[in-house]
Amino acid sequence: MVKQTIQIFARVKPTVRKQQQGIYSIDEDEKLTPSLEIILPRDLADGFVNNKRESYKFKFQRIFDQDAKQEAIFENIAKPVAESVLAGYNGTIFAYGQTSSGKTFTITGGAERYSDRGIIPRTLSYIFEQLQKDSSKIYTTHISYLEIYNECGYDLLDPRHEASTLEDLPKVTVLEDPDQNIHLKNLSLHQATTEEEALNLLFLGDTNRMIAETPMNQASTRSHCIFTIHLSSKEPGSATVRRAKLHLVDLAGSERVAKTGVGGQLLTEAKYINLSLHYLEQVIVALSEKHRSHIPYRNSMMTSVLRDSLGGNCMTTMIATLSLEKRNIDESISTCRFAQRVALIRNEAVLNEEIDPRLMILRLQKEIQELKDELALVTGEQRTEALTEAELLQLEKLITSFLEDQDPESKLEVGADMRKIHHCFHYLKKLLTDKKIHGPSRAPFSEVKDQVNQGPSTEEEYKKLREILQQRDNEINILVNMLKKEKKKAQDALHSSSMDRGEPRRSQSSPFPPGNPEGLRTLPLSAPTQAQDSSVIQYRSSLLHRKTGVREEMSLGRQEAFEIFKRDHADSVTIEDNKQILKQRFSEAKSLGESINEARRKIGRLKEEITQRHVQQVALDFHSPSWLKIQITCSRLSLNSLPT
Ligand SMILES: Nc1ncnc2c1ncn2[C@@H]1O[C@H](COP(=O)(O)OP(=O)(O)OP(=O)(O)O)[C@@H](O)[C@H]1O
Repeated sequence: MVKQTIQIFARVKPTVRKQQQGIYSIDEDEKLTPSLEIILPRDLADGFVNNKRESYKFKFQRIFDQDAKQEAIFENIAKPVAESVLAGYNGTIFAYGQTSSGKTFTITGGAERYSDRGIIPRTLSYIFEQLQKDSSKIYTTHISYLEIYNECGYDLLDPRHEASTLEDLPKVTVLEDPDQNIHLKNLSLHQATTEEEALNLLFLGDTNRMIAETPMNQASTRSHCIFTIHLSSKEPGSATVRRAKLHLVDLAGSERVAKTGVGGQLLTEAKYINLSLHYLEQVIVALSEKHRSHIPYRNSMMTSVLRDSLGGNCMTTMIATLSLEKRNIDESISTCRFAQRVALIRNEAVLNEEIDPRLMILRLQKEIQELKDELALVTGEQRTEALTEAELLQLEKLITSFLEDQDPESKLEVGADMRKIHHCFHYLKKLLTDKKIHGPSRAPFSEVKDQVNQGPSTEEEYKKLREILQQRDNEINILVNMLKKEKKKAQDALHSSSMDRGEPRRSQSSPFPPGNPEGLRTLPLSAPTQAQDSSVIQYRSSLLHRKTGVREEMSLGRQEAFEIFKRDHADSVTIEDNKQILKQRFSEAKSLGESINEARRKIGRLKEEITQRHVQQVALDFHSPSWLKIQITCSRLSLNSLPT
């Protein structure tokens, strides 16, 4: 919410005669709140002793003197309001001043030069430029144009009517709902998607306004005109819509009836105009007074329409247009006084957000469906109709994206529909079966399924290994027990025989050789040596240790058992035979190697001999005939080709 008093600005219309300039001065020194001083020229008709005040000072947010350009007016007054409208707040800019003080020139602009464009076309230009720049929201713009003449509203944008008089235009009436919101019946809203379309609407409205002028009605002078830009914005996918309105108001001339000096129809008009401006003043006085509970908005159509702009949800700005000529001094002072009162009014602008009804309906429909599904689940009610193709496809997409999601916390949300839940399970099962048949590369989420498959297979492997280990341990224990019995028997036999001889004796038949109290030699071992056996045992032990991850040391009892195991193994005879064959082959290979070495040595000796002969031959070369050289060369070549 933005709390702000109505901002007031003054604009002085260029005067025709230069000498008129001396009747006012602008004090820009007071930077924050510049002041306009209106000096009353001394009237000799009042006599030399004159108690009348000679000057009046009024403070404004800013004062634009005669040379102020339209662009400066837009930049300083209208642009900030347009920005707040783009942000979602309501805005109003109204021009107040006597006839011909420059209200229409300021709000709509002059027709002669492009640079004379007023606040309305410049604001439209600015708004559409901003909308184009901002792609984060979806904007919709509508335009309405209302004229209030003699307390009657007319729709200036109705395309069905070719207006020749104001009465030809559709009449707009004010309706108020129980929440005191104002609705304008018969006021058409026209969508404008571009600046050009909006400007065309402005042109249509202004043309209707001119055509509808009665000979008595000097158009803008006696009517109030409200050009409104309705802007709604929404973020894509969001149900929240922001709506804001910008009223650009060109009020009727504020001169007093007494001064107009008119009668007949013009007097009636003047009374209406004065009445509506009088009511506007009443509203403003009421609003500027603290603790006033009743604000007389309903007294006139104009105050009803601008209800929100005055003391309500709106950022409001007033431009006091002044024609500071001597004959207009009183009117100018009156305009400035009015502005000072307006400056006291505090508005509270809020963001106008509402939920898009269409999206709201869709959201509620979805919620109803979800609740129905939940209810069916809780009451056990079965839904029998099959899921549609589209539903199945959507479910499968959901499952795939769920499986591919790296986030372990992600959830598969399918609602409370049992049919969907069942389908999810079936689909997952199918994916897992496919993976088992075709391997991991076939599935799009192989990683996930790998994890699923890896766990149990490792577990199984461990279990099997443990079982084998347990089995082996049992076998070993049995064998060790058997061995112990054998040992005991042998010891007993030894003991009894030594007892017979009367001396201790180590016999060839003794099952236990020295250095081996466990009596391993007594076993008919088929392995070549004990050293080789123990290395095999160590290797196997380390293999087992590596496979199972269980720390295990091979005890002596286990070594014994291992020897027995080797001996009794079905393949032990074959292994032994193979060993013999290998031994035989080894000795053959050894003797072959020796004969090869002998041949090499012979070749070496022959080579040495040849080299010696070669040297001798070189010495004879000087005296030998050429046929001998050829012969020697031939013999060299044949020698070189001998194997080394
Ligand atoms: N700042 C300005 N610079 C140049 N010309 C101006 C300026 N203000 C007003 N005028 C001219 O003065 C004349 C009267 O101005 P305008 O019609 O805007 O007054 P008004 O206050 O709207 O009068 P009415 O109450 O009759 O509607 C027009 O011809 C307009 O072009």
